[in-house]
Amino acid sequence: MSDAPFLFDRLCVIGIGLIGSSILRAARSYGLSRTLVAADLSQKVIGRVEELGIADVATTDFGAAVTDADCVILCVPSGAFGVVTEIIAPHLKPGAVISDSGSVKGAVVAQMSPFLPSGVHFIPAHPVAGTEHSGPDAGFAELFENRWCIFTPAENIDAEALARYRAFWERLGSKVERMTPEHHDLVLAVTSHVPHLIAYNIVGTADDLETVTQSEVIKFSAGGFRDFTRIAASDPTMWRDVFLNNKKAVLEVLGRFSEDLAYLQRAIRWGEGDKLFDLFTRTRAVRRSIIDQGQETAAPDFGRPHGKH
Ligand SMILES: NC(=O)C1=CN([C@@H]2O[C@H](COP(=O)(O)OP(=O)(O)OC[C@H]3O[C@@H](n4cnc5c(N)ncnc54)[C@H](O)[C@@H]3O)[C@@H](O)[C@H]2O)C=CC1
Ligand SMILES: O=C(O)C(=O)Cc1ccc(O)cc1
Repeated sequence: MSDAPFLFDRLCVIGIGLIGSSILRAARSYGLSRTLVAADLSQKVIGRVEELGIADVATTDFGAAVTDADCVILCVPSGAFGVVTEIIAPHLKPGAVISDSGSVKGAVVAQMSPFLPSGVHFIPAHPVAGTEHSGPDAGFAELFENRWCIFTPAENIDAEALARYRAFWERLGSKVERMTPEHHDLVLAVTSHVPHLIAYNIVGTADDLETVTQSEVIKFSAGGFRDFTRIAASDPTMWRDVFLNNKKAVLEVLGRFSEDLAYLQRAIRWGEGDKLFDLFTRTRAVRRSIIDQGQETAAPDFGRPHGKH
């Protein structure tokens, strides 16, 4: 535990799955708050939180949970932020920081903003860190170490509240970057959302192929396909909500993806090996530059013309 003072005397996390339970574990390990409050819709989850001992208070009563909290972080599926915010809004402490962990920003900001009282500081955030596992047992304190956390607050956000919340994420081990919700949603559509859709699709296609039996899919699932099955094992509720709530950017990226796939399809059909070779050479360089930067994700340059084919 660190000797630094508490950043938020009372921290409340709502939705105690992979992300919520990791925040609680890290806040306790690094001594970021005096009192940790956990709230969830599910009594079963709250029972498990009590068994794990990762919060000082665990409850299904959201109003009581946020009362007197200096910081409230919602970690629920992307479709549930509006309903939760509507319930907690009358109980929020003036001056509190309110945030979220949603993988989508534009739609989550739109769901929450109408309910939030003017006296709180709303700092939407997305920790770009996770796994294919979910639930309170899946979390761990080190999840956010050396990962990005993207903040998307309004331009007129209170500077002191922003600095304090940035310090909170930095003490969790993250690097913080600020951008608009719209830019976040386009970047993440490319680097996370569409890749997950591709994984769900290829695993579904393999599962459907009548000439390949289930046992062969398992037996020969080496390398690339195995990596896809890990991603395609991610939580169905969470990912359904991501696609429904980042529709515009995902459809835009999918349009480009489909055109590029058709180009590769044509190159294979006509035996145009140079086209395949050129692309595979370029993508290998992308991987190398990610490794050279010591990162596992890289934001693409959207300002650059396509110029590939
Ligand atoms: N799983 C991942 O790798 C990452 C997830 N995120 C985002 O963080 C959020 C949480 O994701 P996970 O922790 O993975 O989910 P999870 O499925 O592990 O946990 C979600 C929790 O929210 C609770 N919940 C659902 N509806 C609720 C409601 N209306 N009110 C209160 N609690 C409710 C569930 O009972 C569950 O305990 C999502 O918005 C997700 O997009 C962000 C970064 C990474
Ligand atoms: O497990 C993986 O490969 C991930 O990509 C984790 C992840 C999932 C969702 C996010 O919003 C951020 C990170």
